[in-house]
Amino acid sequence: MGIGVAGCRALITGGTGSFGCTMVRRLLDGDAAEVRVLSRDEAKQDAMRRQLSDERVRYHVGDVRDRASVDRAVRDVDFVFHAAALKQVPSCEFFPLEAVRTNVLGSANVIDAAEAAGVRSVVMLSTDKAVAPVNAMGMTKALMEKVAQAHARDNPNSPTTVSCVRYGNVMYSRGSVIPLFIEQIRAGQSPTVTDPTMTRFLMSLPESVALVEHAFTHARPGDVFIHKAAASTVGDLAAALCQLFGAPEKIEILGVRHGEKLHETLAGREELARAQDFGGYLRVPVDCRDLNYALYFHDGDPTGLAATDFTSANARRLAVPEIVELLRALPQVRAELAAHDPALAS
Ligand SMILES: O=c1ccn([C@@H]2O[C@H](COP(=O)(O)OP(=O)(O)O[C@H]3O[C@H](CO)[C@H](O)[C@H](O)[C@H]3O)[C@@H](O)[C@H]2O)c(=O)[nH]1
Repeated sequence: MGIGVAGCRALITGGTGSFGCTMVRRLLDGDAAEVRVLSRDEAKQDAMRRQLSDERVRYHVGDVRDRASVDRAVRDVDFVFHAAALKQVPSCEFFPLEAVRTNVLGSANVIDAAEAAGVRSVVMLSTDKAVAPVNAMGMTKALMEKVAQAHARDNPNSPTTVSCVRYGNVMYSRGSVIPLFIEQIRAGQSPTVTDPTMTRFLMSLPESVALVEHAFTHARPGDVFIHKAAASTVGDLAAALCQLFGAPEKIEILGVRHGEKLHETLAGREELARAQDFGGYLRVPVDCRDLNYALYFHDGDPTGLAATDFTSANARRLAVPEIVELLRALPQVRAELAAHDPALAS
């Protein structure tokens, strides 16, 4: 890592997930003294313990909903990466209160526990689905961002910097569409596409970790960092996977699922008007005005609005050959290709 984690203690909530595992490895490579994983599933922790076999990693069974378990895990920690969340769109639609408990109240627990323990920096993982949300997962992540921003506004002298990162779909993450399409193609079935014109921002797991590291290095309290990702249609994604696995380019149309948007938005126009451009990333600072709007009336708001939102419909569109190359670069896809047909993997 480009930042000083050597000798530090870090906590990763939801540390056994795709992001968590990658982040744990990065911290260990950066010579962190201790990396704590807080998660609910002891079986996943046990698998990770055996796989990593590194005594600097400490496993805490607990739940962000339970403040006491967060307090125990955060004691004497320097940095927190908050990845624990309910993030499946359809299941959050059916159990919205569960999403509130984990994504909103659990996140507030993480911030409060970090503040009480004197943690230096907390980076919270958000999603494009939090912008103008239409589903419970996105709504609760939007509220998580608001809780982080309120902490910054209400605690200007806090030693704890709380920031958020917002990104789109991480390719080949657990339970996502890419492993599903591969499983279908390898079984000789056609990929089940909801709507071939639907678009999603795509990024790799290392890119998501790089964004978190950027936030960790550059964050001011309440900042939201956004990855300026490229996007693809789901139809092109299915076509790229069919090409890669040498399968006929035939799809089955499912129709849109509960709570899905046709296109995602990574930054709204109001945010874009205030955002700072860091090349690959945008920083949206917190609006630090308080409720005394009359105080600001005479000065006016100099920023105005941007002309349009940054969406997966107007972002750079990946062409099928580019998607093929991005997929081929993923270690999990290469492993699937090798298992399917070694000739295709070379
Ligand atoms: O059988 C399927 C399943 C999905 N899709 C489409 O593929 C795209 C991606 O779907 P994912 O389920 O991979 O991801 P979502 O955009 O629904 O994203 C959410 O669900 C993911 C897991 O399903 C992750 O949790 C992710 O963080 C969360 O934002 C969507 O346009 C979806 O409509 C299909 O075409 N066919």
